[in-house]
Amino acid sequence: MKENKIPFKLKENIELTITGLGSSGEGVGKVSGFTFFVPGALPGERIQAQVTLLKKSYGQARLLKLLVPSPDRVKPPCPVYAQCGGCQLQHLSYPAQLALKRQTVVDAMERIGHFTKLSVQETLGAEDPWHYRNKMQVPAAQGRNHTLAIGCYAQGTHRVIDVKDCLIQQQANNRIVQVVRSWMEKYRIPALEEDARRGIVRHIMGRVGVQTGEVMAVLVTNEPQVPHLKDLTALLRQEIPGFTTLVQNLNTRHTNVIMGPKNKVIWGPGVIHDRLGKFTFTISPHSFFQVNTLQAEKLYETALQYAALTGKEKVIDAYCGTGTITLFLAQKAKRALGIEIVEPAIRDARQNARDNQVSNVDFLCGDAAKEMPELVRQGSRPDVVVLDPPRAGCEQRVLEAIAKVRPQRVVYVSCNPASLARDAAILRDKGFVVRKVQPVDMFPHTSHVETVCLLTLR
Ligand SMILES: C[S@@+](CC[C@H](N)C(=O)[O-])C[C@H]1O[C@@H](n2cnc3c(N)ncnc32)[C@H](O)[C@@H]1O
Repeated sequence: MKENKIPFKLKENIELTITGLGSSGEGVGKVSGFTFFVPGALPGERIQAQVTLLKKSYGQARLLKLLVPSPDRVKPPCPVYAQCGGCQLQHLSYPAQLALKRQTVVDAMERIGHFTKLSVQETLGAEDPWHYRNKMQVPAAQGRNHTLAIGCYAQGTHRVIDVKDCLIQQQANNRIVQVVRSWMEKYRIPALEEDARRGIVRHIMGRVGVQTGEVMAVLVTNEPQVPHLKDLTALLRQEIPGFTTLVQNLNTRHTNVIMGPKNKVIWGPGVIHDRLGKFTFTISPHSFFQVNTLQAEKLYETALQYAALTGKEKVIDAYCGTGTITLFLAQKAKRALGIEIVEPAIRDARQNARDNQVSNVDFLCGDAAKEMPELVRQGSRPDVVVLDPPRAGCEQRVLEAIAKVRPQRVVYVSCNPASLARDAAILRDKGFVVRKVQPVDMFPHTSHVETVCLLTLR
């Protein structure tokens, strides 16, 4: 048998040039044809690294020394950047992040979809790439020496480290953590001791209506009885402009799922509102809502523009979530149908349509892979299909159904360039042409990129 020998040893020092970034923002480069992933290294850099992991076809290495640093390298402003792992690109300047995200899309379309000479637009970036997240969920833990830590898990562990000011959270969310922390210290309210399953506060959650200024705090607790909640309400109201509501969520299970099923409203209406375009959405502790309100508007506006609706079209919005894109489409379509597999999301979608007095929409709860072929079988002939699937992309049956009905336009909204490239290539083989590709930066300082792609019939 031929031996497949890896020409490196663990702990060996290597020297390499980084040529790209991996899906988690780590630098990628080759030594003698063998691929290494190096966290913290940037494209264009010449580095020294130590081998930490060896697999058959790739390895991992720890950055030891920058021999030639990238001109786009910056000092990450967050003091816990290296431990937290929530951001992956803070060490790259924002303009370079945008260029890199565009290149990620270009590379995937070329490598996986075999698209050449595609014109991919510049990434639509955020005006302010900091303090954008409208939703926060942070763990609280009581350490062995009874010190309180609230912030994030140290990468790859269940140890909570303190984060005083998260640079990508809305400031109101950071203020919630500060207020809850001082309340816990003042009244000696214990956080969870994970091993002993003792304590009260497990997680602190914050949600902000970016366009309305409304703020919600949710205390996820391990016990139903929590003392001094009146004082906490008073403190939150005093310290946080726009503070709207405090909710307690009970989660007594030994699980990684953050919230339990039950909410108890401590003060206020138990919900907040935010706006996308001209629509207002009600957000409860459990509701799904895009975490970057301002960039979500850009994403949806791009999808709407690509749909090029005139008022006569029938539109299907597959994978519609709580129906936000469906409502955007309904503004300019004759009728829009949203399809979504999660029942509570469909309930929210129907409520969102009622609240916004949109009557030309319908919602169907089901698996797009079953519902799309069934709709085709029943004679449905949409003029435009919008797809916004999870990271894995569309099931083959969805793409086949689209090929059968031959809509004039397919607008594909994707959070994963690799599955977009694969699915766009399948649609190309079924007679569609990729016309436009627009990356949108929904999550600055992370390695994620969202893309809107327009395909039309050949
Ligand atoms: C990327 S999200 C898009 C949500 C929505 N378009 C938005 O912008 O808020 C993908 C959605 O697809 C839903 N989903 C996942 N698999 C599905 C399936 N097989 N059929 C229908 N919906 C599905 C998920 O529950 C989720 O709401």
